[in-house]
Amino acid sequence: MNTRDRLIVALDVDSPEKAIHLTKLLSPYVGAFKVGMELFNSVGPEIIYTLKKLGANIFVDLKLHDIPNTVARASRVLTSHGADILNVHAAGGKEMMQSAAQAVNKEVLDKGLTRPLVVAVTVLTSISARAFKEEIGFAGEIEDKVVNWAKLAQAAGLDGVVASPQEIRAIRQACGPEFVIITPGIRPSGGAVHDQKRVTTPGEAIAAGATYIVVGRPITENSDPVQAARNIVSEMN
Ligand SMILES: O=C(O)c1cc(=O)[nH]c(=O)n1[C@@H]1O[C@H](COP(=O)(O)O)[C@@H](O)[C@H]1O
Repeated sequence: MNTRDRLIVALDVDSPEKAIHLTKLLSPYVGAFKVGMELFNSVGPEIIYTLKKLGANIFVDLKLHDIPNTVARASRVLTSHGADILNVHAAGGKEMMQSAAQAVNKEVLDKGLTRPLVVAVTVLTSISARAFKEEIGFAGEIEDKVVNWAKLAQAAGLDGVVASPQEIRAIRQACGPEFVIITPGIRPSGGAVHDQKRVTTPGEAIAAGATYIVVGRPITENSDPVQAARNIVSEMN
């Protein structure tokens, strides 16, 4: 895979115009675009069709987390809309993840679609070690929880996980070279961290074994998004 194909830009904007503008501008320099809660809920599923018509690969990031039947049905719908990647929460459990994977596989077979990657969100990159223990009340270390959830996702038939760059090495070791690791919480050297807590630079994430990195504000809020994206790709090398 080319280095630039490993860069996914988070389109955290509220209108089709802004999303289309960024997609046209950045398509030559990045591998895919992420449609998350803000854009999806502002525009609706048609934004997936609009951006795919521009030739973009789309990660539909709705972080599904519900009972197995509900998540399976939603996963089927997102597959039919043409998602290239979709995600569910590992905290929903093995049966929920299995149901999602089976529903996606069935939809792909029934409609002759390209199979999306189905990945599990582990511990959000915005959660600090303190919040993990004291607020949410988990025992143990974040890394152990992430690795356990990654193994559970793999056993459930998922393609990979979304995890912070700080856990990539441990996941790679536990789940092998083919397992997809998508990594937000990426900040160029010296960049503002915002609400992210477990971060590294693009170069560190790739060196640790990330398959894809996800970058939003450092690109989309930059006065020159193209230059920001190109700088990140060169930091990935
Ligand atoms: O699933 C995700 O994409 C995700 C998981 C996670 O743990 N942390 C995380 O930041 N994300 C998403 O990745 C993007 C990061 O955006 P920036 O912090 O602006 O680079 C946002 O769209 C988040 O919704």
